[in-house]
Amino acid sequence: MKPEIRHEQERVDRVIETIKEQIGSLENETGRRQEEVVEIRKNFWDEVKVNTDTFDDFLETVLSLRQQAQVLTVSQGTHQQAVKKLASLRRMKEKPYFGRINFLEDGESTAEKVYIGIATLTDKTGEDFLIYDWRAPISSVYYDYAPGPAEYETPGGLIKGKLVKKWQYIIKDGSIDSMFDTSLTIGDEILQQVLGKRTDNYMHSIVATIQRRQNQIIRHDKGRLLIVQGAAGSGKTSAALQRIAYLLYKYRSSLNADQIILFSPNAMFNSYVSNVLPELGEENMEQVTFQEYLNHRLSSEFQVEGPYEQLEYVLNETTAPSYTTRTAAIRFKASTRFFESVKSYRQSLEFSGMKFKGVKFRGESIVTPEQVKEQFYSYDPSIKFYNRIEKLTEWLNGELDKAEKRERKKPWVDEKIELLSKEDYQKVYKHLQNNKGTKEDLFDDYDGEHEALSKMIVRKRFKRLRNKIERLLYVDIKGIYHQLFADPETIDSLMNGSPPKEWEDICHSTVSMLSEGKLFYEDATPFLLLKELILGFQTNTSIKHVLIDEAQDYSPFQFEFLKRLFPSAKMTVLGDFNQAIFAHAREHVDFSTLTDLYGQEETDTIKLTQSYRSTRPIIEFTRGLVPDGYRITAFDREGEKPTLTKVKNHHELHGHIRLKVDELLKSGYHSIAIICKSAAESESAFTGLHAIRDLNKIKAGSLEYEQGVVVIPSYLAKGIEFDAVIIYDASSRQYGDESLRRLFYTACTRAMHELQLFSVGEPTPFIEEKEIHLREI
Ligand SMILES: Nc1ncnc2c1ncn2[C@@H]1O[C@H](COP(=O)(O)OP(=O)(O)OP(=O)(O)O)[C@@H](O)[C@H]1O
Repeated sequence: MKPEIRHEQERVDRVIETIKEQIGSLENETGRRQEEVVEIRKNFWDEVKVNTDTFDDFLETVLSLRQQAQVLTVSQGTHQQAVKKLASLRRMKEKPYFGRINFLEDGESTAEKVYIGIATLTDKTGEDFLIYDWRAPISSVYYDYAPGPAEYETPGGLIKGKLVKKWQYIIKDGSIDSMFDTSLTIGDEILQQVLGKRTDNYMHSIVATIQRRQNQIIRHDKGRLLIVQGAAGSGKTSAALQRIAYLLYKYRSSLNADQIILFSPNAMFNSYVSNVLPELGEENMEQVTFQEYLNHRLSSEFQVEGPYEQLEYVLNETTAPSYTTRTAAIRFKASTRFFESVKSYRQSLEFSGMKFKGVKFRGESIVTPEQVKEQFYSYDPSIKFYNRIEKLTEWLNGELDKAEKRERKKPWVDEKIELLSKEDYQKVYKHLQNNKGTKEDLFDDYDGEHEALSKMIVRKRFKRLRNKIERLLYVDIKGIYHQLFADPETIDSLMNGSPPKEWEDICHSTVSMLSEGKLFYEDATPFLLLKELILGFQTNTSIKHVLIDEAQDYSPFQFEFLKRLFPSAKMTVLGDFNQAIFAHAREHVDFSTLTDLYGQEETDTIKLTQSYRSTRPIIEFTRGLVPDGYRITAFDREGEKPTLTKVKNHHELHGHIRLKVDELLKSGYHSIAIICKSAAESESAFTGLHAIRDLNKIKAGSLEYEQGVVVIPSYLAKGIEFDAVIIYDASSRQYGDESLRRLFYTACTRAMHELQLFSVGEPTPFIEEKEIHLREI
């Protein structure tokens, strides 16, 4: 062993010793704390005197309860802290750090050696830093600079100096496997090693090898909106997750994981990324899909189509008579122009066009829809829209009061009173007693008793109506949305220019879906936005950061919506328009319209053009598939050129794919994806390839990211990666239409080490033959 390595190994040994000591004492502490918490829980009620005889006793009980709860919270908090620290230390025991810089601060005579790992470690005294957390201010020098002048930001101001040396370490089971002086080595050795590895089930943290641009995303901390536009495999998702870890560290006293939300493409993706934050010693953030949110808000009113159902239609029903209308509708309903039209429509409702439901009781009308409407438009138009709705609700409640009084005198109430059982009677009596706060006899004469009972009975029956009115269900939102399409000419006054030429047919199909109680996916967000523009927005102010991955799939409606839903949050939007696979997003090339969301001042954009996922030959091939692909640079990792195998029929295709899978498994690849265009193609591929052992089929509802050999529709593979990818049928029959270019690109860019394409007959025209190895069977 070289003396230099020996010297470093001795340091690693010492640090591991310290870690072990700290683990030992923390284990004791957590054990003690655990017992303490259990003890407090067990004796919780012994410490609380429950007495509610008098008001003072009651107050005392509440106070002692609160005090006891506080003791428990503090104890639990300390315990959780210790458990978290312990978990980090255990993780660091085998691999305490991954980097070191020697930083000479201006004005100092010796350089400080700063070792960097996943968490801070100090010696016993707490004064000597043995390891710095990768998120500490000084650690940014490691990611941002090569040896030479360097600086970093601290809460106290900018620190300038010189990065004298920078080292990378690979430590395994406590031994230094290799170490590199980055001023001497060319290229990034460790990144080479990391990227060359085979995948396992989950995505991993990249803290040891974060690149400068990615570091800018991770530590970005100004403005309301950060837009990240990055090529496939450039580390957008990775940067997003390390950014969350960074925010949780920087704002640890004021920010919790449950105040951060990540919008992701599907549930399987959630499982794929679920390990990154725990690996870094942090809790996972909240994760949702936009569809889950839509379902949560709309499923009680409609049967809402999902995004993948919509996509399946677009991919498979190309010969359906309604195809052109539907695809035009999908594009238009997600456009900024339609968004503006919906906003104008809402404004026009200030003066006319609102629709309401009438209120009926026992089949008789209390107010008719026309009366409600007349009342609404009788308010001064200068009163704000929401306030008019509030006034209307008050008015309706007043009408209900009057109706209640009338009902009390009706024969059905007498009948109810006569049929009251003894128990019901007692219940009513008790209730009245509680309300009056008296113990004296309430029913001392017949009239009094009858009046009280009828009041109670009618009120109870009106409760449901009042509840509906409070929830503004009397505003006929479905009717208002329907009205926008009922007459195809309505839109003309609401927008600049004219609607798509298919507009009349779009109107017909929208109306017929609505009448069946169904909502196309493309209608779901416009409907919800209109609803909120009329009734007021539901907001969630506790969320402080919203991150949107695969953001190219979101429409301007969805962004506007998320902005309003999370008014206190900063937003990070990450996407790649070359992977815009939904029909509505195919025309966009960048996020420029997003700047309007919070304004130029509050918006920053970072672009990532270096791709890390795939080998150089794969990237050279995939970047040729998209128009601006020349901007994408490959990371220097060698591998085989992608292969295109042309076969004559499906029988041959299945035979060749089976052989290829065997070969790939023998080469040691763990995850192999046979990517199909759609779920429909996946079904038939799965049947045709049943001879492959343990073959898994991934469907839209799949929750787990499966290892092994999988058959998967292209759109579900988005965001995920595999050791080897087989494109099931890259023929011109499957990928002949220009609109499928981005889908094809997305599928091919999932490959890390090997990409194999098969084609039944002529291959897709997207392929440029010079970048691929061609085999004709
Ligand atoms: N700095 C890095 N160090 C190590 N690995 C990295 C780095 N950046 C990216 N990677 C790896 O590259 C792969 C692609 O990263 P990621 O999935 O974050 O990219 P992406 O931009 O979200 O891709 P896509 O848009 O195609 O889904 C992952 O395996 C990730 O671990």
